Amino acid sequence: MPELVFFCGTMDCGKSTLALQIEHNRSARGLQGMIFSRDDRAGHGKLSSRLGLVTDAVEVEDGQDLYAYLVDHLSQGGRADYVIADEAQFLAPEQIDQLARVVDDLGLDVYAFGITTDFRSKLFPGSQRLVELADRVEVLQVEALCWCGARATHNARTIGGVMVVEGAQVVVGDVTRSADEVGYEVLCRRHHRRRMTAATARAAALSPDVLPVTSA
Ligand SMILES: Nc1ncnc2c1ncn2[C@@H]1O[C@H](COP(=O)(O)OP(=O)(O)O)[C@@H](O)[C@H]1O
Ligand SMILES: Cc1cn([C@H]2C[C@H](O)[C@@H](COP(=O)(O)O)O2)c(=O)[nH]c1=O
Repeated sequence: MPELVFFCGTMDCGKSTLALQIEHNRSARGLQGMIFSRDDRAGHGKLSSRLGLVTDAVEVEDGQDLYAYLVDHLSQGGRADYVIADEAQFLAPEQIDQLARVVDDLGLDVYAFGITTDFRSKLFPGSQRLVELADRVEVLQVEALCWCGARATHNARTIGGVMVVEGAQVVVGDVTRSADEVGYEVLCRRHHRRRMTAATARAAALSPDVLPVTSA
């Protein structure tokens, strides 16, 4: 039975790498995928991983009907044996419904990849719809780690290393920190709640205001 599968996790946990591996293994067996992406850091019409691999993708636009796009493609003699949708958190809920229809009416497997929650730990609308509709939700097994060593479960947005909680839901960016730019950092829930990033934890540890704790 064809399936809609949602592979999810924090930023930087290997989702795009897995998407590229699924694509590679299927194309090595002569299958052809339809690859969708939206707002990938590598640019328009790309699906890229931090491991350096990148492939071309169809850039999903606002209001685009993904089911109709596939029907057009197939009826014009194009081929699609399965579908990959990366950065699926950026898709509109209606586009997720269209992907579910691709599974049910066109009989194609659809593999969607994305982060579930934003920097305020709220569900992205596209991810919410995926959780509602997917046949399977798979949490990636390669765990990203918080600076404290615990499993990272949340995405923080930072400016100059300091966590911010105001701003637009969508701001394309990366986990590599640079001085004043908007960046991201993955944290465990405890440190996300306390808004404690690697930089602020380091600053607190060095602060003369923080008295060393002596054990009894
Ligand atoms: N230099 C490296 N050597 C080995 N693995 C790396 C390296 N750089 C990144 N990675 C792996 O790539 C993962 C990020 O992959 P990526 O597919 O870009 O993540 P996502 O799409 O989930 O944001 C990291 O969690 C890490 O496991
Ligand atoms: C938390 C959060 C993230 N984003 C953006 C930042 C990146 O461009 C992507 C996630 O990509 P990745 O391959 O999973 O690292 O999402 C955002 O726009 N808003 C947020 O709250």
